[in-house]
Amino acid sequence: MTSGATVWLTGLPSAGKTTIAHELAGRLREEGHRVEVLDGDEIREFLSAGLGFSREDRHANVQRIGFVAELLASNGVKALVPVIAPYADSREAVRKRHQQNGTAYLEVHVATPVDVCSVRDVKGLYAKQAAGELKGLTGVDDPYEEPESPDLRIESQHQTVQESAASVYALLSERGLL
Ligand SMILES: Nc1ncnc2c1ncn2[C@@H]1O[C@H](COP(=O)(O)OS(=O)(=O)O)[C@@H](OP(=O)(O)O)[C@H]1O
Ligand SMILES: Nc1ncnc2c1ncn2[C@@H]1O[C@H](COP(=O)(O)OP(=O)(O)O)[C@@H](O)[C@H]1O
Repeated sequence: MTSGATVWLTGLPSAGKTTIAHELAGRLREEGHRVEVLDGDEIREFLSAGLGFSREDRHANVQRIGFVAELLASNGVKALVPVIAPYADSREAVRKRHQQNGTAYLEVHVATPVDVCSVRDVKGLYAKQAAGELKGLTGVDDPYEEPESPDLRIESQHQTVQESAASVYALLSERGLL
C-alpha cells in the first residue's frame, strides 16, 4: 500500500485552496495514487449540514473533516483538504489526532493576501460583505489566525496554479510520502 497522508490547505476564501487541491489530485491520480479531496463546500452539504460560521461551528466542522481525513490517510489515501480552518487551536487538534495515530499530516498555508483574494472573489463573498449583505467573512470581519510554522507557505499571487501544486507535490516527495 502506498503511504497515505493528509494535506490540509488552509487560507482565506479565494486564496486558491480548492484549485491547488484539484490540480495536485489530478497529478497524483495519474501516477496511480489513491486520492480524495474533502472540499469544504461539499462537506458542509452533508457531513456538516446545519453548521454555520460561528467559532464553535467552524471548530466542529474542522474536527469532523480532520477525523475523516485521518481515517482515509491511515488507509493509504492522500486526503487533500482545502478548508479555511481559521483557528490555530482547531488545526492543532487535527494535527494531534494524526500524530497520535502515527498518520502523516502536512499543513500548507495558501497565503494569498486578502486584497488579492477580494479581487478574485470566486464566489462573490467579498462583494456581498462590502455591500453589507454578509457578516463574519474570514479575513475581513472574522478572524483568520495565520499558521506560525506551516510545512509549506504558498504565495499564489506570484505563481501559476501548476507551480503551486508542484510545490506541494515536491513537499510530499521530500517527506517520503510518494
Ligand atoms: N462567513 C464566511 N466566512 C468564510 N467562508 C464562508 C462564509 N460564508 C460562506 N463561506 C463559504 O464557505 C466555504 C466553506 O468554508 P469552510 O468549511 O472551508 O470554512 S471553515 O473552515 O469551517 O471556517 C468557503 O469556501 P472557500 O471559498 O473555498 O474557502 C466560503 O466560500
Ligand atoms: N497559483 C494559484 N494557485 C491557485 N489558484 C490560483 C493561482 N493563481 C490564480 N488562481 C485563481 O484563484 C482562484 C482561487 O479560487 P479557489 O481555488 O476556489 O479558492 P479557495 O478554495 O481558496 O476559496 C481561482 O480562480 C484560480 O484560478
